[in-house]
Amino acid sequence: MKTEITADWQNWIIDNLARGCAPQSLVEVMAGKGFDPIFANAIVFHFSNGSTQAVARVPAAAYMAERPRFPMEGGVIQTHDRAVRVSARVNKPVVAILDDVLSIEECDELVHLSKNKLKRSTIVDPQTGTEEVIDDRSSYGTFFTVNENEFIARLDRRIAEVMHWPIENGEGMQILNYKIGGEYKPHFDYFPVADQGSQVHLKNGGQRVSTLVMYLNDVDEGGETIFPELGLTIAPKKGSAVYFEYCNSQSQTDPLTLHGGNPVLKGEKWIATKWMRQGRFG
Ligand SMILES: O=C(O)CCC(=O)C(=O)O
Ligand SMILES: [Fe+2]
Repeated sequence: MKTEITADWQNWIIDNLARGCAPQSLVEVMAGKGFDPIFANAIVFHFSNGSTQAVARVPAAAYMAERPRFPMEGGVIQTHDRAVRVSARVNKPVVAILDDVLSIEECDELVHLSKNKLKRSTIVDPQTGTEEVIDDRSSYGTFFTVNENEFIARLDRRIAEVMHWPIENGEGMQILNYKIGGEYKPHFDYFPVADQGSQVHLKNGGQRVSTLVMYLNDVDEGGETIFPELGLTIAPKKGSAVYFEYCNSQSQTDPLTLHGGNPVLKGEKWIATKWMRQGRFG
């Protein structure tokens, strides 16, 4: 039984107490996660004890960058059916802007295939792990299962080659459509381990390790992808994409990959997102 606590767990306690959760309920969750109940009780009450002041969050262990999965030199990634061009890179965290990932026709086909099956997008509730509609993510979406048909299979294969990660580790490609005002507030794509709701997602394929956001149209105004910690802004360009990675071999996740989608000001925005997992997904 665990009698030591990581920074992530300390922050989980602090955040949940601040949210008004009963200390006893936190102790029960921790006991269920293998903590010694007496230890859990002591630590939770240590943070809750009469203090009305906000408790400072603890800095989590620094992310240890490892050798990137993505090639950090060369201007072209030759996939089985298409040459993808690398137009810009950031080293830490690894971010790459890519051109010609999809042809104009492929972008149009993805939009066409998705149009009739769009649903309001959801996010994972950090406590329960269930999918919830929230205002932070005002977009409409749908997805294709991996290798759903010949067209999708060809793209899935190409995307895996670009991301330098096995096709079996990918989640099904997700399509999002933002209308005017639609945005995705800054977030992490990985599942924070200290969130209750992450556990159910981590069971299938493990942590997310990397993301490819592909732009399916040119947005008239707004809709940029932003990385607030990096001061990086990427304007959508039809057929182009942004790649980034954020999980190392120790399952540490990199908070510098905080990112979001700016509100669409004019026109609409269509993207296809591929998330890769540590292991086989599905
Ligand atoms: O809309 C964007 O530019 C970002 C999308 C995104 O962050 C995601 O799909 O996870
Ligand atoms: Fe994201």
